[in-house]
Amino acid sequence: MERDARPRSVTPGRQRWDVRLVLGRPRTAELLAAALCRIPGITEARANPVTGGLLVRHDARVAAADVGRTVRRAVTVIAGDPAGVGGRPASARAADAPAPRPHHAPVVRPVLAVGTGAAAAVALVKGSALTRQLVALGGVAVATGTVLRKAWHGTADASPEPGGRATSDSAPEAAGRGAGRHPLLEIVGPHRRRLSCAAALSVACQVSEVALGTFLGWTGLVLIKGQAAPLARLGLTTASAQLLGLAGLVAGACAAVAGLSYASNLQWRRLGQDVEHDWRSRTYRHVQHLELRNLEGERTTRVAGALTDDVGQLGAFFAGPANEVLQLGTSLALLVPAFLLLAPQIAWIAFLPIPVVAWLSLRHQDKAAADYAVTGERRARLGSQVINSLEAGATVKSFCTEDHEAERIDELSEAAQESSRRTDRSTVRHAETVRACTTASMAGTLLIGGRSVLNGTLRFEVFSPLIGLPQMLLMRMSRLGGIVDQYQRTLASYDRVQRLRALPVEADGTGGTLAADQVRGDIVLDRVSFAYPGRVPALEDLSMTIPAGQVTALVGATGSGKTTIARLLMRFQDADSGSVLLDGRDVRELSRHDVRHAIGFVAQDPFLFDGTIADNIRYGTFDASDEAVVEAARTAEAHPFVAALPDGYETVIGERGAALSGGQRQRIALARAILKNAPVVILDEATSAVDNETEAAIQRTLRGFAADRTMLVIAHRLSTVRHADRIYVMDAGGVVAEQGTHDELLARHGLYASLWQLQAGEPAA
Ligand SMILES: Nc1ncnc2c1ncn2[C@@H]1O[C@H](COP(=O)(O)OP(=O)(O)OP(=O)(O)O)[C@@H](O)[C@H]1O
Repeated sequence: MERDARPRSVTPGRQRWDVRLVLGRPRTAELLAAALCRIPGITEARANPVTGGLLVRHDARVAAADVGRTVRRAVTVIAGDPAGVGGRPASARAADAPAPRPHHAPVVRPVLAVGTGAAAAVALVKGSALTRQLVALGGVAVATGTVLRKAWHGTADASPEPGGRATSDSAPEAAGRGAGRHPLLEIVGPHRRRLSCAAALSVACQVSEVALGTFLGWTGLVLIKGQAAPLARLGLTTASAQLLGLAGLVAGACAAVAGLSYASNLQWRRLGQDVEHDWRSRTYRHVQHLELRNLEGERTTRVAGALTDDVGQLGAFFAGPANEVLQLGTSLALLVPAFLLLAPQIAWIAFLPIPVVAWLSLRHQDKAAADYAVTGERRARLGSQVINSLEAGATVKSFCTEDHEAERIDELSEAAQESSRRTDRSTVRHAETVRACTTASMAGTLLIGGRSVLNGTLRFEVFSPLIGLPQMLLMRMSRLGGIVDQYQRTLASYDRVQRLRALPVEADGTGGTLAADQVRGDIVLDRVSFAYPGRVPALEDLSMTIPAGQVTALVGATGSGKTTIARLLMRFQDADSGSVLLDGRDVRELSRHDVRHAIGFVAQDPFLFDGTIADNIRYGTFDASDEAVVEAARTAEAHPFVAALPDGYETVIGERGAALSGGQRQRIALARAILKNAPVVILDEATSAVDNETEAAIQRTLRGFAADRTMLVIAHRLSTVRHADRIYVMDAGGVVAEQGTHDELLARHGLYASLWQLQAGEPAA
């Protein structure tokens, strides 16, 4: 199996593999990724069916070598038994150690098959005509069963295990659901009433369609034979009376089909929307309470994907394919008994195309899925290149590379076009093959049924209305592959959403509450150590005090842990050892919300929302008056530039405040923190992008604001912090190199003094 999975690169916490098994097989790729994601310690697994690449991220709980072994084992299990016939989905078994081999009954099945085959052969040779036809029908049924069973096993692979890891982690709400229930019922959740209503309407619609087909068959009968017996029994004895009656029946059936189809489609679509909305709001609520590490960096894209694409898929299944499954099931439930009861001699030929069409449809879907994956990948590459090129407009123009960019887009567009053409060819071919099969079956039914009518074994009155009905079934059967595909996608999406909902939410403290207006603002870090997952420690045995009512500054080397200290204070992260105390109380024991209410924080890269300037300053202090907003803006030196804008505070600033300069954005963020009026304020490079003059003005106004609160100022520009009561100079590895006031530090002629000399151009005194 070594040749099927080869490591490409292994770095701490991340491995890339080449897995031939997934090349051109999107389902296998999903299966492998799902299997690996179930393993504790593996935080992400993505397999690409186009490149055959596998990306695995893991945390410190698993060693790199163990991840390697797990990847190989998962590939072996999935390669050995992709259908998961061992009872449990292969994805689940691949996650076990060691994966058990599926247990078959090795002798019973072949013996049964040979026995049944022999009996069928005897019946075909020696039996009556009817026996032969029934045996043929049995063959059709077995073939249909085999194809459907294969489709079912395919779907079982994608099915998340009830009560599996996806639902058993720490999120109590998620863990409580799903014990033993089918995922589709889980997805429908509280909307079962609408599901029942939609299902009832679909069944009624199918019954009406079959009735309509029957009435049309009777019409033919009246025209050919002069009368249809069932109508005669209803008292319509003459041909013209029967035609009139049939006109009424056909019109009624048409109206019923149209009305019921409209109502059922509407109900299914509403169900889809309800499901989507419900899952999105519940999941988003959960996501908002996740630990910050799960919402940062690359993870944001995946979380957003789950909240849009995956949740959309859950709804889309009910808006479309669920209805199709029900229609298919109802057609089968009506037509098979009808043929068996009324015309068993032609049932086998009428239904012969069913396994063929089902098999063709599944095969087409398998092939199309690989093609769609390639097309999707190429289109995504094209899309991202278009955005990149447009965003890089100034760079492109400055290097005069417009033609180079256009050529790149041309190449990618051609590649996308080429794979789309392949997909289109196979889709059209499939549609035509299905059409040929249904036409052939119609011809076969006419010939064999007609012969039975001629030799008197089947009455024309019975045969005529049945002729057209199987076509309806076959057309639905041709969608089987698409339905199975949608079902698999839905289960995979459900699995991903459940995994997201099982991520731990932020644990709250146990030591009681903290009222923001009673906080003095005394902060102590006592022998604090902290490392981001898979990284060397950012802080090591760090102790410092940030006294209440004073301005404390953190300066020093980039990556020395300054922002990390702020994050520990905000409880975005908790210390691995040691403690962070606020007014003598360990912040881990306090409610996160209480701690955050007590701290005004301006991050290094503050986020502004798409909206007006006033909305952004008011964010978090929603009931602040207009006067308070303006006052905060004045303190942050934002008022002069805001007042100069044509729409003033009502100016819309676009996504992430794109319509403002960096320095303007920082001043809006500063005003927002000032308006919060918290007893502790942390400014992390809050004025790094403003000019020296404006910064000096901000410092003057901030002095009054800082008078009765604790300020922690993080800055690279030493002029920002020279008036601080105490300055900590941080060095690589999260340790304090020096501390003191500006003058004390200059007098030491150490790290700070040399930094000052570099920045100010003045030698230390
Ligand atoms: N989210 C994160 N995940 C992993 N490592 C991180 C993360 N954030 C910071 N680090 C690492 O932790 C160390 C300390 O980072 P931190 O942001 O606290 O430094 P800093 O002193 O604020 O740097 P700068 O002055 O450049 O802002 C760095 O080595 C950084 O790479």
